[in-house]
Amino acid sequence: MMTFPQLVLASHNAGKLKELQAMLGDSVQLRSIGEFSNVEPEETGLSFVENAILKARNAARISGLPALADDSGLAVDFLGGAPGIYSARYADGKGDAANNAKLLDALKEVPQEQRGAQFVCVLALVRHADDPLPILCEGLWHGRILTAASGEQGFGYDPLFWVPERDCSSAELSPAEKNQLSHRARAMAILRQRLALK
Ligand SMILES: O=c1nc[nH]c2c1ncn2[C@H]1C[C@H](O)[C@@H](COP(=O)(O)OP(=O)(O)OP(=O)(O)O)O1
Ligand SMILES: [Mg+2]
Repeated sequence: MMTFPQLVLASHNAGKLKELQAMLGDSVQLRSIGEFSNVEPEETGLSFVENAILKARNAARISGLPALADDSGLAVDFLGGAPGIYSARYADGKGDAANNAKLLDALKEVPQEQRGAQFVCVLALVRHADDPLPILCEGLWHGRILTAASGEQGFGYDPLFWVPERDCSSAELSPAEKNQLSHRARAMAILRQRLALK
């Protein structure tokens, strides 16, 4: 069994830190990479996997700690899987509100049945910066893109993501509920098994 009393989370996204720490519980203390550096690495990969590994290695190098990275995004069927790995940069770095507005606009007049989408999450854990065998876990969450934002919880595209299991947006779920259903929760469930965390 592998134990990591401390892991650095290779993310500058406070929403991810909160969710991942809640899922991990007390057994692992997640420290934000923000404690060590404010410089965000350029996400030059062409896949969630490549970007997750790149972020994990960078954080391990900077912190000297084992590192966990989360690369995630929203793949919209009608847009051929866009914004995908470019989800955070969809509206050219103008932030969540601009990303959501751009997505609503791109799907204007698109009927319900063509508004399918998946949240994708890849978690990568490296024991050290040059780890030749990163642990990789992925999770998907299927839903639909709403025609207007709804809800205040969560972050990112949550107000636009309709959750079939609950018939509401993911921003209307309680944090505990989102953490049981989400793409991130599914990836984390696999990681916990791989680490033999109970
Ligand atoms: O549960 C989620 N609920 C709503 N939106 C979400 C979720 N999970 C990912 N997303 C969106 C946010 C961002 O637009 C992109 C992730 O981009 P991504 O590069 O992985 O993260 P980020 O730049 O926010 O932080 P960092 O790279 O420092 O981890 O997908
Ligand atoms: Mg990012």
